[in-house]
Amino acid sequence: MQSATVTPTDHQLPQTLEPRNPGMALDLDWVRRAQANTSAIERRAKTLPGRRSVKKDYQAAWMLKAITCIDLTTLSGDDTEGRVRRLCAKARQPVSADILAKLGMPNLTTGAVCVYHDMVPTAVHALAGTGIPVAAVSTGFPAGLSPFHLRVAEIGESVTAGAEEIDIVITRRHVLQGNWQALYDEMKAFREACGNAHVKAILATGELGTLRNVARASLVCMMAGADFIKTSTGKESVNATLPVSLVMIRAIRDYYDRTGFRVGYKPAGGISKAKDAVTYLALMKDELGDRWLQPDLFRFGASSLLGDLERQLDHHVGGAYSASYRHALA
Ligand SMILES: O=C[C@H](O)COP(=O)(O)O
Repeated sequence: MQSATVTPTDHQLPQTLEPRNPGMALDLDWVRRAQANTSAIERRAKTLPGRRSVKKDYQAAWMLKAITCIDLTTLSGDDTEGRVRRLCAKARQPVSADILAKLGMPNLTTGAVCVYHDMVPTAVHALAGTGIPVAAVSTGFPAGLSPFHLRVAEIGESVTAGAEEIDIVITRRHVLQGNWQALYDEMKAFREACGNAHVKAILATGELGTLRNVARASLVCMMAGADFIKTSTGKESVNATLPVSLVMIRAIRDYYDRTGFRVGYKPAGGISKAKDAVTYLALMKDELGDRWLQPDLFRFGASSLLGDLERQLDHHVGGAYSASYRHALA
């Protein structure tokens, strides 16, 4: 595999490189035409892990690239201000100065820090002046079943508290019942409530039943103005998978071909190994091209991936694996 195009300037956060997806009218014909050939998708997904061998010289570049694309996440009922501050310190300096010096690299940061609404002020304060955005999970995360007006209000409160990115959860029922108009209206209202904050639509794909539903829900959310589509909350029993990713990435490609607007992709939940991160990056590069390897169009939603990436980088520069506890996050 070739090197990902990693240069020090890539580590800046190009949050505004791309014109925002304005959305479009709901095109039900297009939605109903969207299919997913499950056996072909699963066959292709099986060829991905392991097939790609990244040359040793490029391994560090791919891992650093992955780090710049992480939404460093803590979404636990027992989150505290202290834990969020430690997470933010890690987002500011995700890799030790020693490892970076050995790689001849300047400091880099993660793509964002992702927290519950309640922790937004703490994260905003801890990241002040860094340019690292705070992402808030709003809209009654993770089930998204609180009263609609409260979900919309929660978005407004997160934005007022300083969140620049909002991860909303869709109503799975709309998808399972094929009520595309309801999904479109909901997503459009969420997008409007976000104002200038970017909105990531969490589909909770593990609860959508079929890959065809995933393809259709992806399209509807993009038509309603989603800036990103995201697989999972991390709380479903099945979270990010390669088959689901293929379907969503291809929906993003179709949407781009038709409208000219690039929508971002965020696989989330259960991605904790460096080698899996590289597989996802390779998939983006293969299916969408290098432009989608930048943090304004690609993120990992992950709470523990950074630890393994740092450990692998440590091994890359030092030749030996360090204990996992040395790279614990919070
Ligand atoms: O959106 C991010 C996910 O909740 C993180 O899931 P994870 O804890 O399995 O990495």
